Amino acid sequence: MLPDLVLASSSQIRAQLLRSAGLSVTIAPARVDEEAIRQALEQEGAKPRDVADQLAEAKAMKQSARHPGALVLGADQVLELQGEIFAKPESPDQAIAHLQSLSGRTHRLLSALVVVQDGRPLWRHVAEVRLTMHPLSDAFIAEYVARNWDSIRHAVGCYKLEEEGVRLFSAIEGDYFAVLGLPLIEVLNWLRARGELTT
Ligand SMILES: Nc1nc2c(ncn2[C@H]2C[C@H](O)[C@@H](COP(=O)(O)OP(=O)(O)OP(=O)(O)O)O2)c(=O)[nH]1
Repeated sequence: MLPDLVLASSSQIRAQLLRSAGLSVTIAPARVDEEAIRQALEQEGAKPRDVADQLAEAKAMKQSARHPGALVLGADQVLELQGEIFAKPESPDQAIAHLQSLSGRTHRLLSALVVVQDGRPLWRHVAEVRLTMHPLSDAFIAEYVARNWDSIRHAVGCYKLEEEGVRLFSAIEGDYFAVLGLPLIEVLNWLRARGELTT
């Protein structure tokens, strides 16, 4: 019997990855004030990976209270460039500015997962991926954003690796699934180790 997972996320790709792996997933987005949590953590000097981990835990905790007994998966992805954390773009112009900053440089994506059951964190993982972007012309960036805005607006890095975004990169060091937003192999390994999954 596959476990009933509660995914405390509004991310379509996270639900898709888990369901494509054959898991039954209940979607329960956790509305936490990410900006307030992020700012408080950054003021305490938290590293980007701790910000991602704490946000993932906050989302899982919130939905765990509403789903007694369930395994609740919280996730968060943080983009870091030279110490600066980028949030998701709120407009095409902001996406253009983000990509101009990322162009020709290596940034990190930190994808955090936390599993909580009855208010108790059971497992956590933060995957780190280093992505090196080609130098992009302003003209290309403008055309790319115009073509892809409806899709990339939901992606923290203003790209989707499984779509045209893959063209932006000269090198990616780390796990493909972690770029999409969910370190899938690691969470499947954990579920298997718990006897929740058989192979
Ligand atoms: N399909 C796709 N999505 C991506 C890619 N890179 C990043 N993302 C998405 C995954 C997440 O949905 C989003 C990262 O933002 P967050 O971690 O804040 O999650 P989101 O706000 O989507 O949902 P949540 O806060 O969990 O309710 O960016 C990619 O290459 N492909």
